[in-house]
Amino acid sequence: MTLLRHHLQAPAALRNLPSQVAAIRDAQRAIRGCDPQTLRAHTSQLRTFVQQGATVASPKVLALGGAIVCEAVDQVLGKSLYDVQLIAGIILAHGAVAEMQTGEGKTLSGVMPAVLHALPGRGVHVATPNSYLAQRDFETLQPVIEHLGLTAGCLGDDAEHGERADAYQCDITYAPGYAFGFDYLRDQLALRSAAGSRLGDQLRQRLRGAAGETRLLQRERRCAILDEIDHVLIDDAISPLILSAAGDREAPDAAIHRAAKQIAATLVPATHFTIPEDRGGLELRPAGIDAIYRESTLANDPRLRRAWHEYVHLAIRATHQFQRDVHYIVSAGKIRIIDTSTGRIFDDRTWNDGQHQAIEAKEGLRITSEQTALARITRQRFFGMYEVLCGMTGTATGCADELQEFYRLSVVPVPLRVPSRRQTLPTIRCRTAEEKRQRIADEARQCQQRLQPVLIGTHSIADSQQLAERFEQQGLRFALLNGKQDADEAELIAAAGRAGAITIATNLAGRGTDIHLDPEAAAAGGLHVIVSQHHAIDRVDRQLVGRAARQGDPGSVRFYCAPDDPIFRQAPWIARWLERRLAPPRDDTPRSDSRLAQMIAKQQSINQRKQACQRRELFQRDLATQKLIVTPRTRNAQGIEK
Ligand SMILES: Nc1ncnc2c1ncn2[C@@H]1O[C@H](COP(=O)(O)OP(=O)(O)OP(=O)(O)O)[C@@H](O)[C@H]1O
Repeated sequence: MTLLRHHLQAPAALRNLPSQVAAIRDAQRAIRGCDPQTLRAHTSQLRTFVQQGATVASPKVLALGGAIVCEAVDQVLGKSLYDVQLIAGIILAHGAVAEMQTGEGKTLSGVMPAVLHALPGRGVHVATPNSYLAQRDFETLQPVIEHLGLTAGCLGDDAEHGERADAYQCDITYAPGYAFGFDYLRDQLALRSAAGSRLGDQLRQRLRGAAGETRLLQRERRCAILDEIDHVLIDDAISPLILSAAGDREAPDAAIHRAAKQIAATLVPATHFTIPEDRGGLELRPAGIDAIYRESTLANDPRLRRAWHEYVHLAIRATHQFQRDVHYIVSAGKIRIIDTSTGRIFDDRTWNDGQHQAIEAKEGLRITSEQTALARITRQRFFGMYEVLCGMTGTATGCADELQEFYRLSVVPVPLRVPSRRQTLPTIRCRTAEEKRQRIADEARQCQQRLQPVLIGTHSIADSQQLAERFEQQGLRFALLNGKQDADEAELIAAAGRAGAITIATNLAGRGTDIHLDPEAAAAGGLHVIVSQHHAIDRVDRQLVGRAARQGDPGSVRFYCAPDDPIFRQAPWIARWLERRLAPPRDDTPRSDSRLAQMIAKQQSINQRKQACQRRELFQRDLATQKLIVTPRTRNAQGIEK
């Protein structure tokens, strides 16, 4: 496996973090209150020094670089960076991963390493899990970066080629992680078509040049700073990035998808096909194949793009393995994919190999033609190309080995600034999802009555809607945040910390969401987080829990569980164990959750390992082929196309 990245992390350098913080504080004292011109002169001086060969994490650069950033943050935002934020910044400057607990201030911690890594003048890419966070961080930090005489840009989802290229010319560019990967693929395609054209070298030269409309988007991959690094490099890395040609016409094989849907509806699970608990792996049985060919005259239809029974296979998967409002939503006559780990909607992405069309047929929508994959790369290979890779997360535990194995990244924990005041209340076990909804409504009402804000995290949009219906029936005042609502996400989040607020949310309100408490809400106990069901991966649960009791605030959390929770589908023994304990005569005395918690943690770690294996396989296949441009179309197991 060949990764181009240099490995800056030097364990020795990371051992004396407090003295490096002290050096920054000393240097800041010497420049405190200086005017912006002086700050900019220091930036230029450091830039020259680094361009002459000093490393970004050398003591002198780190001390003065850290000091000018602290001073700029102070002058522009009126905030003084905490020691723990400087520690995180130093870890990133050394090219490692800082594990900083949720709410400890990662956004501001990221500005110092971004400025330091920008000094060589070769660009820094700051990757966030989604465009909302990229825009938010860019807006917060751009004034600080400009105060230091550097430039910052942000790649909006709808930005045109020229705007994107301009953003890449900045010293620091903010974007969701996938955007950097897709732009890299776009550049590779542009280079490939230039190479194939008569103009050859001349055109390629132009693409590489700074001027002209057809210029390349990216300069080079010098440094990537990944906020929520486990999300960008682990959770998202389960599928490759696939750049596709748009295909919005009606599919030539639309009628075949519709016929396949009708046949699929006549087939019986277990007799005609097998369905495993996890997605994928659905298989037709011999009786199923017989029935498919017996019932139809389509086997030799000239419009077929694949064997006739494969269409029926896609239709069965569409019915049994893709749930509306869990895996996708239907809006404006289109299927839009939901990212199940963040609850966000992936715009402009489609499932590949006919699956998207089978789902369109299932929903009775217009069936679009399949998109043609043009180029693809795994995130593992893409981010492995950066010379310097570093990042932050509150949830590195559970994936530190994978970060080391794939990216050779060390994880360094950052201590808490102030001890956490988060109270974990005993888990409430319910017999059914229905009972759970009622008990959650009761608890939310009690919180509202005592003016404590409450955030209820749900697994899917469908769950959030069912809960919302129950709350409505009971006359509770609440807000719903699930990616389907019209109200602005930022506004809903701003309101979620007000006294007596109830917010029902999918994982949208997980990573990066900063809920501010008003004084009355803080006095009532701070934000109370209800985790309505455990997620398959425990890092997602920990991110939701991390919305409460941030920065020393008060706050509490409670988990709910029931035997019919999705996580127990792969672990029916835990559901049975729970059922036995819930059987009458029922005893509702709150008790230690340790046995249940252990079983759930074990299942979550099994899930994590399974996904790690899938990622490893994907990466190895990608490294083996080393192919970027797809000609002709290639297939992949679960890729989502963009
Ligand atoms: N030095 C500081 N001085 C004052 N307030 C700060 C400082 N650093 C961070 N904050 C505030 O702390 C809150 C949490 O910061 P932030 O959202 O960056 O945390 P986080 O670690 O990224 O959280 P998460 O892990 O949930 O993404 C924000 O409201 C931010 O403005």
